[in-house]
Amino acid sequence: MKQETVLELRQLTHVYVNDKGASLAIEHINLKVERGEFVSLVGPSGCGKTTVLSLLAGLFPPTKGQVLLNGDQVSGPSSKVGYMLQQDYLFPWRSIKENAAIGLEINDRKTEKGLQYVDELLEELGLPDSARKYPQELSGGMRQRVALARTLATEPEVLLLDEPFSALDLHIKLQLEDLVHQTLKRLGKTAVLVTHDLAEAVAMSDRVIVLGRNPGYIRSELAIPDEIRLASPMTARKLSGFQGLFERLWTELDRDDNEGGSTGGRSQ
Ligand SMILES: Nc1ncnc2c1ncn2[C@@H]1O[C@H](COP(=O)(O)OP(=O)(O)OP(=O)(O)O)[C@@H](O)[C@H]1O
Repeated sequence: MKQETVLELRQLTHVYVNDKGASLAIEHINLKVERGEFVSLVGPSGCGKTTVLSLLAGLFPPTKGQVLLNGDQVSGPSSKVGYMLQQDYLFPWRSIKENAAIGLEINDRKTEKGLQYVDELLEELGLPDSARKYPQELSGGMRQRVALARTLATEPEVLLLDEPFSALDLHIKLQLEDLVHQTLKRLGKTAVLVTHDLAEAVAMSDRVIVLGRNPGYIRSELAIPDEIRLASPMTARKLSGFQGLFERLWTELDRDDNEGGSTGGRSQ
């Protein structure tokens, strides 16, 4: 298949400045993400994962370097990029369908066709009977599915996923990983996931990027073999090569731990 770069980070460097002074968060990060690719960012706490994601989302400009989306410099938030977070941020006074359609409203695209797509997404994500319910009537896993429907409703090309499963019970988390993976692959979306969970990174990704810190940089990357990356996350976890990949990532991060940090938890 022909590769086509969707996202590109060029020499990305960011310095946070506040009343306590300036701190260099990330430095000289270069990365290309191809169309349809699922890439995870892992690394110890404070290595700059969220900073990279925020720059990809255009939430603020980098101090140096560039973020390119389809070759164009990102200069602010765009409807081509969707963001899904650990918290679902659903509005309690809006029905599930109204919550899922909020991005369409904001982008002035609340058309009949748009609302029909919301219905289709809710159906696909297993929520057809919840459209008229309110967020407080739903479980945490269901609420995250609504958040995914809301993110997908505006048809972004790229999804940025900032630990979207980390607040869920293990059982629900595994189910949701499968559902998100299957949905994004079917729609051909490009995704960048930030996670502390190395098993999740291996199970969901085509490629895992390992960041080091002080300041954040790309230390290494791990291409996930076809056998595992083409399987659903739940199946991937049961394949024989899975444990070896997990151990490789763990060893990489443990090296950093021994240099004085924390990976934020080994989970499998
Ligand atoms: N708004 C801010 N002002 C100043 N420094 C910040 C700010 N946000 C992040 N930092 C610093 O930038 C560095 C990278 O932070 P970032 O949150 O991107 O890391 P992370 O890898 O996402 O961490 P975690 O895994 O703990 O969520 C850290 O040293 C952090 O303290």
